[in-house]
Amino acid sequence: MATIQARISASAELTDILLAELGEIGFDIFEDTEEGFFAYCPEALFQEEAFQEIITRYQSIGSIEVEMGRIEKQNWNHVWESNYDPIRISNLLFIRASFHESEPGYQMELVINPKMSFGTGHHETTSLMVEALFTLDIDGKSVLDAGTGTGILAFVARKLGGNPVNGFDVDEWSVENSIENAALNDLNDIRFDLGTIRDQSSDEYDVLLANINRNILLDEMAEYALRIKPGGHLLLSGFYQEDVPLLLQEASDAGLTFISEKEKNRWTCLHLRKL
Ligand SMILES: C[S@@+](CC[C@H](N)C(=O)[O-])C[C@H]1O[C@@H](n2cnc3c(N)ncnc32)[C@H](O)[C@@H]1O
Repeated sequence: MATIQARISASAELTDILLAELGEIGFDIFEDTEEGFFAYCPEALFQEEAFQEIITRYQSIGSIEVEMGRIEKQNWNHVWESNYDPIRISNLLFIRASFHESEPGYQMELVINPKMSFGTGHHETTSLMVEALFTLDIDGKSVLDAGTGTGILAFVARKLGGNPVNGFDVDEWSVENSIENAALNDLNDIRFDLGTIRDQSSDEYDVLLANINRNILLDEMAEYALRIKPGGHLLLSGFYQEDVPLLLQEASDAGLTFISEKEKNRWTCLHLRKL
């Protein structure tokens, strides 16, 4: 599988809007350069129609130049290595690649070589999920990470004492990359599977994590609820604050109760429980 690369030139204002819109349809933004910004998305997840619709919508407001490309897997490692700085999520978590030095002063450190997958903590939704996870007492609790990306949330959960911890993703590279990252962090007892929530067993978990996107969360909410133990927790992200009422309605229909909400740059994280 290859990666779709979009190079986009637009005004600063339109760029901000496009970054957010493309993030919603699965693009992971890596580079902001003088020639415009580069956004990347695994080919298997590329929603061409949605992409074109976003570009056409904003071309009516201002000039947007788009150039599409495709990167083969073997070239990808060079792209991410040149664009990845360590990430700090408050004093909780320091995330680095294997070629960066450690840094003291954090409650936790992870080594993540993202390669093709989303989830280094750069994105607001990942850091919101990490912060929310730190507020839960998950020692000895079972955790399922839906849409695991690099495996980052599964690793945080395991390091906070979650056990067992399982993760899954529809992207085969993500599963491969999560297994590699687990080994880098000596967390080999986490199981990573390919597929969606519908492919998972009917086992119930104490904590379910899902940082995906609005449409998938709406579609899969009832399936998540089925796999959460009574009293268990659901942390959701990957959507904007204006999507919250719709998600809360779906969650309530699935028997889930709202606990709290946190927002960063419009991106939102919801904490729900099955009470
Ligand atoms: C926004 S990323 C989140 C990655 C990581 N969990 C994080 O918090 O940084 C969403 C991930 O969900 C995966 N994904 C998309 N649709 C999915 C689905 N229906 N079921 C499972 N994974 C899915 C994508 O491949 C991607 O790796």
